[in-house]
Amino acid sequence: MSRLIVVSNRVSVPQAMGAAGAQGGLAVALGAALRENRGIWFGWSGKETDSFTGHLDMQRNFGVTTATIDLEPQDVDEYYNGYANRTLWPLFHYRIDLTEYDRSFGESYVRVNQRFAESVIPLIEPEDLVWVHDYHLLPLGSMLREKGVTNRIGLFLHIPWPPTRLFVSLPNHEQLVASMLHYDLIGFQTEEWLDSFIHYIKKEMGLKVAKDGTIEYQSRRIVARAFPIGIDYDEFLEASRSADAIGAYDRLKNSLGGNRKMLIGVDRLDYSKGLGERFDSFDRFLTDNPDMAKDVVLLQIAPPSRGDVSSYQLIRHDLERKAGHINGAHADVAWVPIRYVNRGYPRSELAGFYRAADIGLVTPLRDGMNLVAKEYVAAQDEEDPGVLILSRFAGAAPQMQDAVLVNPHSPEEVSDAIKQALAMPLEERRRRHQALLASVRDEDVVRWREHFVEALQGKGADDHSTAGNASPQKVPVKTQ
Ligand SMILES: O=P(O)(O)OC[C@H]1O[C@H](O[C@H]2O[C@H](CO)[C@@H](O)[C@H](O)[C@H]2O)[C@H](O)[C@@H](O)[C@@H]1O
Ligand SMILES: O=c1ccn([C@@H]2O[C@H](COP(=O)(O)OP(=O)(O)O)[C@@H](O)[C@H]2O)c(=O)[nH]1
Repeated sequence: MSRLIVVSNRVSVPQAMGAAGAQGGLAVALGAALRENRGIWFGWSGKETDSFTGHLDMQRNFGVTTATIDLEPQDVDEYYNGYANRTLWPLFHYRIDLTEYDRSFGESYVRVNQRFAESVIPLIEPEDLVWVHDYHLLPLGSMLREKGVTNRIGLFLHIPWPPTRLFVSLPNHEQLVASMLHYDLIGFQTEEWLDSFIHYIKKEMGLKVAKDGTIEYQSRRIVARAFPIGIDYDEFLEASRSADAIGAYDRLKNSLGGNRKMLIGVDRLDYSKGLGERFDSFDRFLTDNPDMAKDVVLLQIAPPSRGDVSSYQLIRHDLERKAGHINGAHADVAWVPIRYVNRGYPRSELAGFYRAADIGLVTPLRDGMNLVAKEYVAAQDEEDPGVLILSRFAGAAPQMQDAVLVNPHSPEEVSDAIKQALAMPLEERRRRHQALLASVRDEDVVRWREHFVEALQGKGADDHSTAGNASPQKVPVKTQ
């Protein structure tokens, strides 16, 4: 079996099962893959150092080897906060109004990708598969090729790919995409994002794309396909049966008082998650349904994210104001409609919170996938499940058609959906939940990584092995 070299911006050091930390499903799944394939997970340590040394911190925890590098403050500012999160993130989430095009960000992005390439190369052995993750590292494959790496290299993009008309607003978009065409496999979360990418490849680059997603470019063949990510269902089920989950469930239920129903939202504090629009919709529901208002509570868990980026500071400020305003307008001495919590919880506790909630309110304006929607379904009591209200703009929506699908931009539509969910008969709740659960359980993260790794190995379809990358290539990468 080939070893797997996983490269991502952040590396999650594996923890013991049931440890207090909030380890994501992706970390668990990649950890399992790395244990099976004897691989290495490489990326940024999350730490800063005065000047870049390239020192590799190698660790082995619970059977997984991680290798991390520290970055300079300027790298973090211009690559992570800058090009990744002020340029690509807003643009790829269709927020051209928030997108900043600053030449220094693009230069740092290229420099840090070069640093990643130089640091990871000594770890790569001839038969290894290299799996690169996300928008932070789009040109990494081309830099590895330039330095002579001939291994199979795949990229998985966790966030949307924007429509061509938006994407072309990115200075040097041509070079960025050309640099991506040095991967053997490019994976997207949904057919929609894949279609947008293929549209760009055909219309802007004039390339031919076969029905199976094979792109021919400079005597290489690149496969582009959708691989929707899932949760680690078994691991999540175990977490949801833990003492932490049961304790969290009891605490929350007891705090509600009487027969009050609860809606839950769990999102990083990010403008893509539609939190302001969600609060507006809940406000509309409270205003339009005064007879039901005091029987419901919205618990919104929103751990702060990317706090050095001004658009994130702004959204935090706006949400505090909005929650305060709605609570001020509707609360009485014994009831506050929105419990707005700016901190994160371990997933075992989240599992208990999800189960205690009658409605999962997942209304991003645009989201690569959204694992919270899947976790909410997995955490429910099958005999008496809650209802998932899901944005049609989440990457999870095509797989979760039995949720109550909404347009998150319409307060009336979301308010109606809340009313519908609160009144939904048990039989309909069970029917919808059964269908959702089947897909969450079957299309899990293990299947996701197995499909991706098989495709990267060229199994299950024609062998799309690259031609023409056996020797180092000069690859121009310019992002600003
Ligand atoms: O590392 P951060 O800057 O703190 O951000 C956290 C992660 O956010 C993004 O998650 C995406 O991946 C999820 C799993 O595929 C998907 O469900 C979600 O829709 C995406 O937004 C980001 O893409 C990751 O790289 C970050 O680590
Ligand atoms: O307090 C929190 C909030 C979120 N999460 C986890 O963070 C992930 C969020 O993933 P999602 O795909 O929904 O969105 P992202 O933040 O990656 O854009 C999920 O696994 C959540 O369980 C967590 O562990 N603790």
